[in-house]
Amino acid sequence: MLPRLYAITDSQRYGEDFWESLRRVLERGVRMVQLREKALSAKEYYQKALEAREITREYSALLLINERVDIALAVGADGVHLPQEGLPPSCVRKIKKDLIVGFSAHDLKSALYAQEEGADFITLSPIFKTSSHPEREPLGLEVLKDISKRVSIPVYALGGITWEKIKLCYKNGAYGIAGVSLFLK
Ligand SMILES: Cc1ncc(COP(=O)(O)OP(=O)(O)O)c(N)n1
Ligand SMILES: Cc1nc(C(=O)O)sc1CCOP(=O)(O)O
Ligand SMILES: [Mg+2]
Repeated sequence: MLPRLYAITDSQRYGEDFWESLRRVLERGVRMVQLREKALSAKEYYQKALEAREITREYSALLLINERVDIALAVGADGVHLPQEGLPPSCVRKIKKDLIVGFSAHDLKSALYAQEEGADFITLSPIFKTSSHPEREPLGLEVLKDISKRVSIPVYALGGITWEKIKLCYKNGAYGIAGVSLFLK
């Protein structure tokens, strides 16, 4: 069964003490982490993934790597998290069947696509306004409720989620909660 809390890393938000920030997140009980580093070179991303694998293993936490299936395999990650325009989940299945495959969905069409392609779960975002993607209009709780009813795989609410809003997300069909800043506060 997948953990209900899903922390996504972000070097900008984690600051200089990236590893201390990640440890704090894990100390708070998060047991599923997505390493998501869009700005790094493949070499830097691989190095960071190796370290993230060591630390998450200390806490028996699941580690998913954003987009880079090759790096996920090379470091022994538990899974990969695919951007909406990334590789199809079915392609990852061909590479390694037992990887956990998450998918970033932003509407009903991409949520159904992810499910049909064999993703294990989706993040649906942005539910609320978020400074990490200020250009994106929030979907809102009604869309979360509708899409959660129309897909059978777990839906993690993501985007602008605060501790005060978590209960609302669960009430509107979320299986779990994903975020960056939520777990840093
Ligand atoms: C710089 C950049 N590239 C791609 C994306 C894709 O966004 P999304 O589909 O939400 O996938 P995630 O990378 O967020 O998992 C992006 N947000 N930024
Ligand atoms: C990684 C990511 N993707 C988003 C999207 O809408 O595609 S929002 C997001 C991070 C959201 O950060 P916070 O929990 O701090 O709002
Ligand atoms: Mg995203």
